[in-house]
Amino acid sequence: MLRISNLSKHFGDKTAVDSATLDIDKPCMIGIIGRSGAGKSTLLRMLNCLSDASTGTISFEGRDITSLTGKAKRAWQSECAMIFQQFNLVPRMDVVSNVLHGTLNQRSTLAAMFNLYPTTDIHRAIDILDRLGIAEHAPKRAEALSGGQQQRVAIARALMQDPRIILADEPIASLDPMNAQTVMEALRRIHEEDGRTIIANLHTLDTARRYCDRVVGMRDGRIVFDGLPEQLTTSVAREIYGAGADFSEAATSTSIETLEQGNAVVRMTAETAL
Ligand SMILES: Nc1ncnc2c1ncn2[C@@H]1O[C@H](COP(=O)(O)OP(=O)(O)OP(=O)(O)O)[C@@H](O)[C@H]1O
Repeated sequence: MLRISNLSKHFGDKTAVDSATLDIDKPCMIGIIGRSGAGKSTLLRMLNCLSDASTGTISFEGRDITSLTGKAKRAWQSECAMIFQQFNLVPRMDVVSNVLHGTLNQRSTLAAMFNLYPTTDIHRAIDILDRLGIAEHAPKRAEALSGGQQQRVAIARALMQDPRIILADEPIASLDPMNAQTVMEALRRIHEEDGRTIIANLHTLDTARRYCDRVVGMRDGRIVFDGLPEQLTTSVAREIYGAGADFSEAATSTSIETLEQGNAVVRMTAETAL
């Protein structure tokens, strides 16, 4: 299905991604983990053609993605939607219009300029918001919603593109534990119910273990682990993170239970979110 072969990205002397090779042969949910600067975002950006590869190839169902330009590149970016840590919504625009922005690639410039949307698209946007449990917020400005709700709006916008793949770059890094859980559950459900592939950069091991079918570990631009969540032992994690004997999983955790064991202050934050 999706094949990444010897993919590298150089920024001057810096190698951000170093000969990455990854085969995805069926729809699945993949978590990419690794310390800051390991190359996770750069890899996702190349998959979405937001950034050109220096060397190597990406192919999807036999189609070469790395060489796409113009209309074909935009079509691929629709098939392979991306969501970001900071949601990237238009804050002062209402929720449903933000979701409808997901169809921009498919509309004429004139229709886009005057915000003209077919009724069927408006109904579909509301249905998607309803599926994500936030339809009642459709008329509100995006900025009036909580972080978790805004990320679900961003997921709804991605779903408007009817993508085969959703790339999520640190989707829960700005969220408190309760909202993080809601967003990860939404992504998991989208994978299971729709058969879409989800590839998510995650900064916490427990999230990768809990929600993903497969975990990829990156270190210094290289893929150093590719396996099942249960194979992600503490010693493997230590290798990926390049951490010493003092490596603590709790320090990379967003799980409410783990945080409750070790950190009363974070428990208070979770309760406030409730
Ligand atoms: N546009 C750029 N110009 C120069 N260097 C860059 C650029 N983008 C990324 N890098 C470098 O490439 C390396 C990988 O960055 P990347 O953002 O992909 O890592 P990451 O694993 O996603 O980290 P984080 O979790 O902090 O986002 C880093 O050393 C970064 O400084």
